[in-house]
Amino acid sequence: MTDPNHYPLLILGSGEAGKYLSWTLSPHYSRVALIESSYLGGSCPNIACLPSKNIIHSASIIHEASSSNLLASQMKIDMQTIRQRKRDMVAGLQEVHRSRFAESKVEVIWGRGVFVGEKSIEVDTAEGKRLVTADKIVISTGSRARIEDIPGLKSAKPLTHIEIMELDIVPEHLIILGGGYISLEFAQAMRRFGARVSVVERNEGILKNEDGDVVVALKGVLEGEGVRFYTSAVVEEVSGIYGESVMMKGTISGKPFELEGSHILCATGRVPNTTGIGLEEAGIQLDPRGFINTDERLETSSSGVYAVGDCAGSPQFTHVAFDDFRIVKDALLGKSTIPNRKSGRQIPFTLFTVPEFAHIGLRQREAKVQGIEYRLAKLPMGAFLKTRTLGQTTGFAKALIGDEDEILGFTALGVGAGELLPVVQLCMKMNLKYTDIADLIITHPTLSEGLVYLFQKVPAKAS
Ligand SMILES: Cc1cc2nc3c(=O)[nH]c(=O)nc-3n(C[C@H](O)[C@H](O)[C@H](O)COP(=O)(O)OP(=O)(O)OC[C@H]3O[C@@H](n4cnc5c(N)ncnc54)[C@H](O)[C@@H]3O)c2cc1C
Ligand SMILES: NC(=O)c1ccc[n+]([C@@H]2O[C@H](COP(=O)([O-])OP(=O)(O)OC[C@H]3O[C@@H](n4cnc5c(N)ncnc54)[C@H](O)[C@@H]3O)[C@@H](O)[C@H]2O)c1
Repeated sequence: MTDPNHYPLLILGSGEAGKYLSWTLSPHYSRVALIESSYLGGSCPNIACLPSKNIIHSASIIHEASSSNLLASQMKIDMQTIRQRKRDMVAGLQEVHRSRFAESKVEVIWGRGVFVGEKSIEVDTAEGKRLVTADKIVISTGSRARIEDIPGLKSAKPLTHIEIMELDIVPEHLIILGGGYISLEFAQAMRRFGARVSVVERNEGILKNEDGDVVVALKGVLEGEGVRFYTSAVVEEVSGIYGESVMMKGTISGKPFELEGSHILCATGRVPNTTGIGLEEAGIQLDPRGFINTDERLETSSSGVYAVGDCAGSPQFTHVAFDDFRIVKDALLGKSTIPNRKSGRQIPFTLFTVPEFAHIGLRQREAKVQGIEYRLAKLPMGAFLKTRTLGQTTGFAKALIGDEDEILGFTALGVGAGELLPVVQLCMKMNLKYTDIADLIITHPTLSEGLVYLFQKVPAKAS
């Protein structure tokens, strides 16, 4: 008799890699179960990437219309309709996920799962506690917003990315703690809806890993739209409560500062969902920052238990979690010669401000630190002729070229910049030369066509 509480494969958390593993491996295992506490399909479709881009798009429509001089009178912003548009999209995505789970015959167990021993998890379901065991387990529990331990911050009830997307009003003055990805995307959108927006960042500048030319240009665009930046800031105390009045006190470059606003958004990074879920009991080791330790194939210190996505310390992007799925799928299908592994993979990303900022490979600042020689091609976005038709010529693209004419790195700050990455990525992955792109016939006028002009600008090798 089969034990109904034992599964050949069990997935904890339905994030990007977890859900794809369950759907894809279901035909290969006699039974697969997936435990999920709140968001079927994980953060991306419910509370992170896709809903935030939906809101950003609404903000862009408003910005385009109001800055085009095509409107006879001023628009009234209706945040309830903007939120409903986002909710409708999320509801549609949830339906897609429900159908996909039903079709795949994966058993979804609703409730929070906690390891109570090696390969055994207790789930707190609506019907009571249920103990399930498995031969193989994949942990895909993701991460959550970090709320800094600043006196008064927690009691001021700050917003995270979840609550800000549920607002039905435009905040009068939104103070954003942190100047990274989440901050900049929401700063611009909320400013475009009409909020006063102040970004408070502890580092000297925003986006600390990026090249100076990108940071200066992007900050300039956001400042031009009215976003205010307070960098080198140490926040010492917060008082008040959100929605009414909040006060932030601290120092900027050592001098006292005070900022009063109506709402605070915490965008100060993520903490992995790895505490309080019994990982120690299951022999699963964490690194000093709390992420699950894994080997190249994402297997944890407990044999047969894998970890994927944000909780495993993979770069925090949905597309990387998807690649984690590919790695673990191959491992679980017993493919012994696996080209896929977690180190040395391409990690492209796009920041969805307007203009977008997209990057892959080596940065100029990294090349300098590592003493890597390169030739630089750089072109203003206005030379990508399609941007002229859109009236969005802000930004630039640049490429770092190595000795063998290989592309070492590529950056674009401009309209649709994220869509330029794949052509360059493929060229890098296949070890092609930059001339392979420069010699392509690319449709005119598309944004990608600008890549031809960019790579034609690569300086000749020094003789
Ligand atoms: C506002 C925002 C915007 C973003 N935008 C982008 C973007 O544009 N592009 C991009 O690539 N990345 C973006 N990211 C990052 C991206 O969302 C994450 O890297 C990605 O969602 C991580 O996926 P995951 O599978 O690791 O975890 P998640 O998608 O968070 O999935 C984890 C799941 O596990 C469940 N869970 C957790 N603990 C338990 C438990 N004990 N028992 C049962 N279930 C549990 C959770 O409910 C959740 O459903 C954004 C993130 C945020 C916050
Ligand atoms: N477009 C995208 O792909 C996208 C969009 C949003 C989020 N994400 C992912 O989600 C991750 C998390 O985003 P995030 O913006 O929360 O983190 P982040 O790491 O991008 O930025 C956090 C910022 O907060 C600052 N900070 C931390 N503590 C502070 C304090 N006490 N006072 C002032 N500043 C402080 C940090 O210096 C940093 O600049 C990102 O790293 C990214 O991987 C991706």
